[in-house]
Amino acid sequence: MTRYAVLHGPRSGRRGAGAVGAVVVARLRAAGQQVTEIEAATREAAQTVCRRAVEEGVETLVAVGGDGVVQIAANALAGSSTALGIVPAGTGNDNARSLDIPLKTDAAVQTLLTGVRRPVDLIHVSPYDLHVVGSVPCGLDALIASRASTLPRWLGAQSYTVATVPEIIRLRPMDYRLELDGQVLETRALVVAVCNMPIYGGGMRIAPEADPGDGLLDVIIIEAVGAAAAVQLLKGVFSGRHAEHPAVRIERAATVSVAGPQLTAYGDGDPIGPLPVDCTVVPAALEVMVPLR
Ligand SMILES: Nc1ncnc2c1ncn2[C@@H]1O[C@H](COP(=O)(O)OP(=O)(O)OP(=O)(O)O)[C@@H](O)[C@H]1O
Repeated sequence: MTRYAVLHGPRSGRRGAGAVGAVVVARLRAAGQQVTEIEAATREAAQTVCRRAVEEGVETLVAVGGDGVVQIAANALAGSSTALGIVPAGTGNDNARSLDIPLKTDAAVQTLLTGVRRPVDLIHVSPYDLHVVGSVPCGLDALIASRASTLPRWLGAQSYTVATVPEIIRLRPMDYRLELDGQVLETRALVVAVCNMPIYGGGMRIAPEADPGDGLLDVIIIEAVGAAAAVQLLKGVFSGRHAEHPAVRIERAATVSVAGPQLTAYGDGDPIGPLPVDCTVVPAALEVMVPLR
């Protein structure tokens, strides 16, 4: 028997993840597991109840929701022996996609019961003292994440693609000063994304070669291009073929500083805070339950 704590996101997906959370709790109990349901009305309260569950020694903390709920759970258990379980019930669910965790509830619960623990890195973001699981968009992609959050929920994962269109029309390259393991890189770019996971934006394979367990961050830089090339890049980003375009540069580093534009960096689909940010990989910061392959 395994001890689980199950957290659901009250604002995840179209209707909140409460109903999916109840199914997860019922299935785990039916399988003979010991389950505590944890609930919270705010992000901060969710963080506190998750920390308490970890201190009390739950073996798996299950995040039922989208990438925001996954981030809350990951921050609470990083560095502990508690594993992270993910049952996707959000909009993008990009961390689950990146880790090959099934999007269907039954299969995701099965992964909790019969999967294996996979060591996964996190991105520590200063000065905000936050751990991000997936990626930190710092350019056009951050503007798209911001716009997507204002669109109707029924759009689901499509909201990121829909939000891209007006941002491509208003295309504004920005001047960046990056530092990759101390090496300065100055560039005029549309997109700067610091990635632990390959996928963001509701299924966009932005960093096709990113390995969440390699102890390094992939930095995707899309240099200034016109609207026609931007549309081509958008078409290729779902398969990862955009990476072959000459305007796309991919670097790898353990520490990445991003400065320049006056915009808010995002992380796991939520705003973090204004640039500049310092991103540092935390190797094998947690273990995630993934399907046995
Ligand atoms: N207990 C909670 N109380 C209040 N807000 C929460 C709580 N848990 C999560 N949130 C916030 O609710 C928002 C939506 O949650 P979440 O990110 O899980 O769903 P989503 O946005 O639909 O999915 P995705 O991030 O995968 O696109 C996020 O900003 C998240 O930080």
